[in-house]
Amino acid sequence: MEQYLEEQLRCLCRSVRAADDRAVEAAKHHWDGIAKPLHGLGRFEDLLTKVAGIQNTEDIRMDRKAVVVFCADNGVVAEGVTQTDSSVTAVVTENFARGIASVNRMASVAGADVIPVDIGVMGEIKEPGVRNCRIANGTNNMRKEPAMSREQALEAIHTGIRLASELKDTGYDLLAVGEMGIGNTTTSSAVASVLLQAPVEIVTGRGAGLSNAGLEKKIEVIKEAIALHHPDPEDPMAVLESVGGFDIAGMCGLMLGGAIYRIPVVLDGLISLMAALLAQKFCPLVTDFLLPSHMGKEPACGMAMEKLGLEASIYGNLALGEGTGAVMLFPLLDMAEAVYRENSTFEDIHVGAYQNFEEDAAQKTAHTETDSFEKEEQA
Ligand SMILES: O=C(O)c1ccc[n+]([C@@H]2O[C@H](COP(=O)([O-])O)[C@@H](O)[C@H]2O)c1
Ligand SMILES: Cc1cc2nc[nH]c2cc1C
Repeated sequence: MEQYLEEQLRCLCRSVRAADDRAVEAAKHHWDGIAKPLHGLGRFEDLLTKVAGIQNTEDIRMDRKAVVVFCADNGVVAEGVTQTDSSVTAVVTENFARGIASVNRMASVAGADVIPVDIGVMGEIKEPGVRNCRIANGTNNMRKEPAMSREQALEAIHTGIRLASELKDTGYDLLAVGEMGIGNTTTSSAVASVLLQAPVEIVTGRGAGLSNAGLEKKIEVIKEAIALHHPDPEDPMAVLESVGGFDIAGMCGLMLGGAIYRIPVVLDGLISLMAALLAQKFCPLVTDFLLPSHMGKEPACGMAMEKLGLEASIYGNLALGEGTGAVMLFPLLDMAEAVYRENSTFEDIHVGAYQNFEEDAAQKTAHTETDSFEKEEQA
């Protein structure tokens, strides 16, 4: 079974095709014809152009949106790395289905659906609105043993891939990823330390809230887990199995599914960035299908964003999870789309189009950087 799932994953990853260059060029051309300063909407123009490349058309569609919230528990919570205990995961998971969690409030403003998925919660879930895709009742304690088996990791990834396929077929144009899981900033910081090859102290933050002593304990536990398993940073399966979580694996799958079935996936905070780094190891083209939203408060977010070659548009010091930061991007995308679709063009208002001097600007920036580097060298 394990070998079959692994081979199937490899096959699916190989089927991914790059963004459509023709649609990208057509979208850029369309932006440049709109009556406004060239590239005046900055990164928001780039995001919509990226959507064109994913959807293979400059006639982009972002009407139906959903945030898929992967909920799971983490065995490492037994080590005292969090302020609340694991029972909170089940409570908040049920609240997603009841429509009363933070992400529900925000999604309702943005006109998006919330799809809660139990991919490995420990407690009982009674709400029928939660999708039951549970792999196990939480992971093992990574400080003592691998967080999950290889087969479980593969099952969780395939769950995410299948969800992307199903949601694309249902008619969604845009997906966001979210998560809920007490302890998942501990697993994510461990993944960050391994994949970014950075010291645990540098990549570890306070998660949902920790004292100085709590943070020290969290750092120690992560160090011990990494020392126990020594996962190869080039082997995403090994990293997931040893120090990952079912939520991270499911999110990684949804991102891979976005690339396979060509549906854009909006990233959220730390946990989603770790899933994206893993997805990039499985399939380097995946980043063409990911839309960054915000730069989270956790210290590893900036490093991960850089490694992914992505740039955030929202700098809000967010650390809520649930997909809230991703959902925050939705109305901004809608505003950019209104300009893209409905604004008058230079031709409509009988004004000559602006010439594009971006190459000049890029050259100038490069020169200035070289000049200041030379000055520094001389000093
Ligand atoms: O998305 C983030 O960057 C983020 C940063 C800090 C906390 N969280 C949320 O808080 C929970 C994890 O925090 P902790 O301290 O239990 O590891 C989890 O449910 C996440 O959704 C999320
Ligand atoms: C109440 C609560 C809601 C959350 N949402 C994401 N992480 C969370 C952690 C807590 C404790």
